[in-house]
Amino acid sequence: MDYLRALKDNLNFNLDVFNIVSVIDILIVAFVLYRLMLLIRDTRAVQLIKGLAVLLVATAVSSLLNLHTVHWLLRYTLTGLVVALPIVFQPELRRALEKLGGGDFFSRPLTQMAEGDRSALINEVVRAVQNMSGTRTGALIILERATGLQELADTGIKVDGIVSAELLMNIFINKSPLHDGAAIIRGDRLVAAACVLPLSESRELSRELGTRHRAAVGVTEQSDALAVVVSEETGIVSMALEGTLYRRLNEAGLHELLVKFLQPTTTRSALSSIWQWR
Ligand SMILES: Nc1ncnc2c1ncn2[C@@H]1O[C@H](COP(=O)(O)OP(=O)(O)OP(=O)(O)O)[C@@H](O)[C@H]1O
Repeated sequence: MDYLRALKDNLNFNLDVFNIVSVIDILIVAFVLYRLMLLIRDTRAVQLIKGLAVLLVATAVSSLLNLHTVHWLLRYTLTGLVVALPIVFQPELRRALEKLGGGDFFSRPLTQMAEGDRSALINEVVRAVQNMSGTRTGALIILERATGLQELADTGIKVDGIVSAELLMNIFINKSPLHDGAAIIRGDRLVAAACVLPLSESRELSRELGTRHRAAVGVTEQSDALAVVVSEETGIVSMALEGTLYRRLNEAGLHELLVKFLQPTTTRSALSSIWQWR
């Protein structure tokens, strides 16, 4: 009974001090947690967090069941892991702090850009792709959505320029030192070029498709990004999304797909993008 009374007093106290500052406080924490989740999504930190969650649950269960030795072992394992974390994840932590300092932390993804800016960007991408298709210039352009692709951008050469059809064509032109690999677009900026992407191992992809197309599908299997490919061999334009390759797109088709999939994220899809960790 004493316990229940103490709990009730505590609740009353907490409700008394709940005011507009508490709401702001909670919103700030929610925003920071959301951005942190986006930062670590699709990085190896996700696996570790899942592992930690399992250990935490196991520790709580062992305590409830009075399994003293198991509980002792799990507690010390957790303590050891917490000490090891900053060492193992030193590169990720450094990158996260750099992002925070560089203002990238607050940058707007493509799907949240103003309608006019997004439409201008889509037009530039479509114009470049059409041109490269005509000249059979191989290209691989990745458009970042909610999933952060910084780890992939770090495999290439930093560009950080405003996207234009001319910039894209210049990058993929055959003799350019940046033409090999993928260009990554975040918001209205071309973040990096010559990036190395994970290759898809899907057996459903036609055998005639080589590594450029497999890389396009690969990145969309592991993130929510869009990948646009121009085949060097045939000039055929394709777009990959969620592991599916849409082939033989004409100008209108590509434009339509980009407009459709770069729509501002609804609350529901934004939420699912937080929780659908793969
Ligand atoms: N892992 C990767 N990440 C990014 N780009 C890659 C990757 N692997 C290959 N590429 C790009 O693909 C090019 C090779 O394309 P390849 O001919 O094997 O593919 P393809 O799908 O048949 O394309 P194409 O129809 O243009 O020939 C490389 O020169 C490089 O630019």
